[in-house]
Amino acid sequence: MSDSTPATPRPTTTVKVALLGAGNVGAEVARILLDHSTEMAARVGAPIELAGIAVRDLAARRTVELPEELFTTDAEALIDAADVVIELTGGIEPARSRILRALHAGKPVISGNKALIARHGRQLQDAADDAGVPLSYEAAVAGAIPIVRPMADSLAGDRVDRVLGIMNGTTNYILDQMDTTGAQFDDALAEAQRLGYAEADPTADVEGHDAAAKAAILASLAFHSTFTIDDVYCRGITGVTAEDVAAAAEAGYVIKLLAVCERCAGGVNLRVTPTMIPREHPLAGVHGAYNAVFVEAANAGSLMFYGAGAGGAPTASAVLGDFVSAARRLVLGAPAQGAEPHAQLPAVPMDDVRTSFSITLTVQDRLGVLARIAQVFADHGVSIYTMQQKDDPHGTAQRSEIRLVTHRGTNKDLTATVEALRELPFVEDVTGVIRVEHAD
Ligand SMILES: NC(=O)c1ccc[n+]([C@@H]2O[C@H](COP(=O)([O-])OP(=O)(O)OC[C@H]3O[C@@H](n4cnc5c(N)ncnc54)[C@H](O)[C@@H]3O)[C@@H](O)[C@H]2O)c1
Ligand SMILES: N[C@@H](CCO)C(=O)O
Ligand code: NA
Repeated sequence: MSDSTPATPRPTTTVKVALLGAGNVGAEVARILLDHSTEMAARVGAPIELAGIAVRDLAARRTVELPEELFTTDAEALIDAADVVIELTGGIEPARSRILRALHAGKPVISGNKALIARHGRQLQDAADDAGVPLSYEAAVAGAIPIVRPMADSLAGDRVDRVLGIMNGTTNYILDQMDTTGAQFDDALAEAQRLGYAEADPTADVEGHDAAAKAAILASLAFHSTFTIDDVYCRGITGVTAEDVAAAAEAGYVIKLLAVCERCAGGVNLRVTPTMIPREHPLAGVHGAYNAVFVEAANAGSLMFYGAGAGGAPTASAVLGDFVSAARRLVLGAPAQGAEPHAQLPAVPMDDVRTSFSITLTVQDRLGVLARIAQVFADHGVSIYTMQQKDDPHGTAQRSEIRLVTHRGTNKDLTATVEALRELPFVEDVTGVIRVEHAD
């Protein structure tokens, strides 16, 4: 951080900050607050003081060296002594109770806890509104990328129709390594953990729950409604094989864990699934642990937000942006009020939503096979978009591999088609059933 000499802060009382958590993100927040307190104070308009850091284990090894006297295990006492609370511990409890304690006492709260906001965001926002203080969570969605505030403020005068996002750094890192270096899943995951991208329990990353939480948070803001993680249809990447990645590459696609939130008949569908996207789509060029959010709005058109979606320092940047904004408001005595979720659109279940599938079949190569397969698709009202046939690379001359991409069909019809294909006597295997985003 570099600044010209800051103006003298206003002679206001010191803003005391309670930091909960000193892990990957919390430690970086503490470091920046301590190293750049003068610039921060100038931006806030008052002196600031890191009053303490609440942790679970005082003896735990830290990634950043921090003054020992700041550490405490008494989070509640620290909250009570502070003016602003930054929660970076994660999980539902005790994070929720502590945030409520701060809000009920009229203290602004900044949190990066997507798991909590995606489940109890409404309750916490109501508590913040009752107290007239901000609850800010830019870090909770796509790390450093400014997307929560742009969605809540900059796009508040537009109508958002669709949000497509690569919103989990760990899984994007894994899939990108599999795509570009042929890495194995486990090795790529271990590296993502070492780099501090993964959640404490990486199941949340690889099973898609982390991206689903972010989708629920963003969709609530985008569609002025209240969605929770339970409204998101969610499939992770543990079933994606090296063969799937290679087959997608051969067909001109890349597999991403894509979050899609889109208006459809009757409401909004929210889903997180491994998805094939054409190599030329802007989201296909999002590599490593980077995140990107592609927004389609009625008047703004297409917008893309890109940057570091995970990691200590990048996420700390988002936390501190929220902190400066909340602390400034506190110093100015300006009350805060979240926007009402006035539209309250319902979540549309996956069965009724129209998407496309890629399907790979290993079949016995005999007369009439293709006609029977095509009939199964027709029987279920699913139209075929592209089809490729080649000799089974691992098999004999009597076996073929058929790869099909469908036009859009309801999820109910697509899944029923796959089940019916599995039942055909000459179909030996059905693999690589992956959703596809393409323009049809
Ligand atoms: N790591 C990232 O890239 C990233 C990005 C965006 C958001 N987040 C979110 O930020 C939060 C923190 O993530 P992290 O990666 O720093 O986690 P972490 O596991 O590295 O650190 C968690 C910290 O919280 C403390 N803690 C946990 N439970 C506690 C309790 N009950 N009382 C007091 N302290 C407790 C731990 O001692 C540790 O210092 C999470 O909500 C996470 O989802 C992380
Ligand atoms: N575990 C998350 C951290 C950012 O939320 C990720 O991999 O994207
Ligand atoms: Na963000």
